[in-house]
Amino acid sequence: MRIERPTEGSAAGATVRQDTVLELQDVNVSLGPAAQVEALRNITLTIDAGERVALVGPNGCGKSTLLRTLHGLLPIASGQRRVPQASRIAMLFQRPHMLRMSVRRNLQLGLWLSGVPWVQTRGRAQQALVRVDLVHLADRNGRALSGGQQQRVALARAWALQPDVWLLDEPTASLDPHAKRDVEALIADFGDELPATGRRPPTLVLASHNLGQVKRLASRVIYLEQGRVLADLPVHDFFNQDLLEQRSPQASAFVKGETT
Ligand SMILES: Nc1ncnc2c1ncn2[C@@H]1O[C@H](COP(=O)(O)OP(=O)(O)OP(=O)(O)O)[C@@H](O)[C@H]1O
Repeated sequence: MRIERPTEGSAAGATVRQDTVLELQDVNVSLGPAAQVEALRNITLTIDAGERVALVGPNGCGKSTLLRTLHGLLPIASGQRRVPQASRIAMLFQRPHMLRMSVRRNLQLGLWLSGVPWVQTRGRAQQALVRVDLVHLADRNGRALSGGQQQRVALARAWALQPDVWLLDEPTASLDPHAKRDVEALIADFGDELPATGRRPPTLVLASHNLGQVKRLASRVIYLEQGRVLADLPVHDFFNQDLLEQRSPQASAFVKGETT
């Protein structure tokens, strides 16, 4: 639910959303050694607690850059990024990074690096392994697991920190259909699960090339092209061809191209 309240001292009618978790205001990001690639152009968006936002668009449109910008990992050339409330943000990549050590140690180290005292890490790692059903692989080398298993470990590593915001960069793109289903089911579950420490439902922001997955996981779809947002719609509107055609012919052409 979106709660709006007047901003103190603001112009009449101006509002801030009480449950906003991430906000970009007119953000530009340039990449490359001489900052010659304008990867994001004039992006303004607000993401509220509990939203499930999919980022879609052709290769190179800026999905990964937008996720990394939302996380605060990239310098912003101009504009503003705001995280109005203290939020724990977790990010998952297409290919998870596993250290050459046991799965359990991978999880313990992730927790410790995030500030959890070492003595607590073993118990928390065990809980996370139970949650993703990987207890039987706890002592295996993380690098020796299949891609799907590694992604489940990466999900467990993030889940152990109970994030408020999940940023997911094509988390199933390199997986076989079976592993894809498992990982997608976990993401859906985590999206429904209230963090143990939190009062707000978790927020998902997912970059995906898989429109079926977008329909299954997202409540809102943002379409990007050449670093610009060309459509930002509730998922039902985005997949309504007539409406999308009116709102954004480019997004409509993209969806038609992907589904034919
Ligand atoms: N390190 C970099 N240096 C220079 N340009 C970059 C760098 N990383 C990305 N880019 C460029 O920035 C633009 C946006 O890239 P980005 O990876 O965000 O797109 P994407 O939508 O995630 O692509 P894909 O769907 O292929 O994963 C592209 O033109 C890309 O070539």
